[in-house]
Amino acid sequence: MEKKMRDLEDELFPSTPGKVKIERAHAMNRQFHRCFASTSTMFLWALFLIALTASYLSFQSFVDTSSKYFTASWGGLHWERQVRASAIPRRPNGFSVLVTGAAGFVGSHVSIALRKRGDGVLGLDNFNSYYDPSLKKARKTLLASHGVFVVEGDVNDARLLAKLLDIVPFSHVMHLAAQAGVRYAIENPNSYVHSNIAGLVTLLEACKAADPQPAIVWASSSSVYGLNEKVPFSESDTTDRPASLYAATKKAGEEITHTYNHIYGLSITGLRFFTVYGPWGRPDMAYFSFTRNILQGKPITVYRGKDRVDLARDFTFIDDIVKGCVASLDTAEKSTGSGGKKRGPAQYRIYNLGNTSPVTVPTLVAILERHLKVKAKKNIIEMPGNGDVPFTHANISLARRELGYKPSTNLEAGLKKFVKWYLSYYGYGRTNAGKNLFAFRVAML
Ligand SMILES: O=C(O)[C@H]1O[C@H](OP(=O)(O)OP(=O)(O)OC[C@H]2O[C@@H](n3ccc(=O)[nH]c3=O)[C@H](O)[C@@H]2O)[C@H](O)[C@@H](O)[C@@H]1O
Repeated sequence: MEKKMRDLEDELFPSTPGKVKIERAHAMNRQFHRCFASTSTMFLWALFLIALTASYLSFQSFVDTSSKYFTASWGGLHWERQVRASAIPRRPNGFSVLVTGAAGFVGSHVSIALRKRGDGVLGLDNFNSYYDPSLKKARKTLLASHGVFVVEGDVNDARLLAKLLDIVPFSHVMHLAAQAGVRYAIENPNSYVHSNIAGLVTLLEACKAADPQPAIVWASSSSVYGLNEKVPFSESDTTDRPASLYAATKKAGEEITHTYNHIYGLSITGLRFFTVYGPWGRPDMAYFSFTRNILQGKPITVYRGKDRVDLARDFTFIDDIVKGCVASLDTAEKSTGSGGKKRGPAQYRIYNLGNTSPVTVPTLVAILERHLKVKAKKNIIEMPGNGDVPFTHANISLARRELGYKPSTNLEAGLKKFVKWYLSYYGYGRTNAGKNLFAFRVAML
């Protein structure tokens, strides 16, 4: 028995030092034996590594799950104090505004503008990784320096929303949290449904149940005009031909908000933004990614429409958009319901916020080249069928009449401000990057 065991052991661990038997002298046999030995050792090591990896992964998933369920990133007395302090207005009759998507591009600008004039502002943002979250964190730091606290949370979190609306009697909600970007909808369609539809409904449910009900101003999009060919685009035009899922979710948002206005008396203002750009902007947008690539000497892809027609956008500078947002809050009437019951008809509005002077994409590139003093390496290709529309052009008469909206920054001036911010934010001209840029400019001109 003992011998059998030893033989078995020899077979399983034949290459273990001191285990090779002298009596097995036959060369062929030894070779076969060695070969078998290394294979089975490798097999055992592989088994060991698989077991180790499996236990690491299950430990990780345990950590993830438990952190999701056991460590809420919000709550507690200190947190509630921060929420209240941030939301308190500092001017007579000032607003108390919940800004969703506050660490986003438009959200951070609007929050600071409101704060500067003495309104109370509380931010909410989920800091997702659609684009570099460190930019969102930097905006959060900027907001904190202005006294705006940003709660880390998702608009799909009904408990969090109920808690916030319970702690603070918000007069307004500026709803800017969304899954943005037209072409990304091809890659990740569900993120649009999650944020722009489910998240919107969760927010409206919380607002309808609140007492007082806040007035809501929210970001729709110029993309709802889709394949509309009548220019310029007016609010009364039909918007039933969206070209992307993104556009479809924004259009759905307009219908959904109408329902909540109709049933619960929520005051609603939808703003159709036209390709907003500027300092602290979104890295996924063309003007931003073009700037990055041009500075790094990488090529940019410029889409062109059918029959070699240039694409055009009604690019709108962030400061003009902020004025439109603030004017919308200022002119919003109160919601009429309370605690989920409508008490009378409530205001429902939709406005275009554009610049009303479309510029082609090649012109955008030429302006950037001038401001950066670097020539772009352009790949010009036909626009892929990925949700893009050939042009946008806003009719802004309604916003001008009812909000006093009057955009005052053209693309040339707006991009100059953007480039100045970009160079300073990314450290060009300060460090080695600046030297590289200088070398680049010399090389390219
Ligand atoms: O106005 C709007 O409603 C929308 O504006 C932008 O969407 P878009 O106008 O497509 O803005 P960009 O992604 O910056 O594209 C601007 C133009 O550059 C073109 N482009 C984009 C990317 C690229 O690599 N090359 C290129 O030529 C696009 O086709 C488009 O004509 C925003 O990304 C949307 O979130 C927003 O809702």
